[in-house]
Amino acid sequence: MQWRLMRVHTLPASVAPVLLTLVYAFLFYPRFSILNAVLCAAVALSAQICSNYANDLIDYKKGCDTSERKGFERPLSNGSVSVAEVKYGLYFWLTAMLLSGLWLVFNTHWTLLFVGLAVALGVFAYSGGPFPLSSNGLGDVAVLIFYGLVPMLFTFYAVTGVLPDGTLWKMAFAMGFASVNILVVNNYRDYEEDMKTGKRTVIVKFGKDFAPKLYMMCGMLSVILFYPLFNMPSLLLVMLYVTLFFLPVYKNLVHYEGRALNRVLAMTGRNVLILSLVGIAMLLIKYRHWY
Ligand SMILES: CC(C)=CCC/C(C)=C/CC/C(C)=C/CC/C(C)=C/CC/C(C)=C/CC/C(C)=C/CC/C(C)=C/CC/C(C)=C/COP(=O)(O)OP(=O)(O)O
Repeated sequence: MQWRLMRVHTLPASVAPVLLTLVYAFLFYPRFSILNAVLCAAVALSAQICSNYANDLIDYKKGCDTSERKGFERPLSNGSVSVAEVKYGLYFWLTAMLLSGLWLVFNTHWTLLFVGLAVALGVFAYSGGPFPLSSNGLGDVAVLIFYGLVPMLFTFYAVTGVLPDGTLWKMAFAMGFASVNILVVNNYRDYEEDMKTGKRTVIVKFGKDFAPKLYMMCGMLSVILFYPLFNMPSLLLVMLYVTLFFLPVYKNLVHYEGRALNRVLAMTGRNVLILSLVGIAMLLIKYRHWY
């Protein structure tokens, strides 16, 4: 049951950006801390699991996961786990996040404590608190920041000890935009339910037709922003990714409705991981050209 609470199919969103950053730092920078690399991966995974648990708990308390829900089953709302079980899991993963995060701060620089505070706040502020980001059209910005910029820029600093360069900034935006699309599908699927419950997502604000346009825009940005790595063989890889993975999922988004969109959501999550693997392949190609 804990597996379903962890929402394993969404975890590539935090693993993929960290993995890509580690390969970049390892190949192109002289200093690489293996311990800090492991700690960054642990913070990313535990923080995402915490935010998934917190989302289950807060949405259950607010009553926004109604019987009309089209998304994946929520174990708490359908009665297959108790509040105590979810709280137990949340405390476990919060402890894991805080311990690995504090160890990382101890190994690097005390100012990263502020990043840790922002991550801890983000875990709860997405669904709860006085100004839930998800209900105020800021969920997409939160995803861009916490699944693109934060894990990539700070993982890089933690493992190399130097500030991120321009290529890493671009890749961080690219991975962030790829993950935003997971939320775009989520909010496209939930459009009617969100309208009823007053959840003002970007798709509710701009209309249902905006979702496929936003999906296409984020998808294109997520590949174009890898441009510092482009050369002939890597461009071929990018074209393969777009034609074999991105466009078929986009077509499904346009044609499917309701619960069928859960498959599109899972495939968008899978694409985040595939894009990071394409990024890694492009890094290896560039590395071979350099040395
Ligand atoms: C004392 C103290 C605070 C210490 C902190 C220690 C600490 C953690 C230090 C960290 C230090 C550093 C520098 C770490 C390195 C950087 C790393 C690796 C950071 C990890 C970043 C990361 C991957 C965060 C993920 C979790 C967070 C904060 C997410 C932001 C919120 C967000 C966008 C959540 C979306 C998730 C959900 C549930 C979406 C779907 O919900 P909903 O819309 O309701 O849909 P549905 O209907 O399906 O339920």
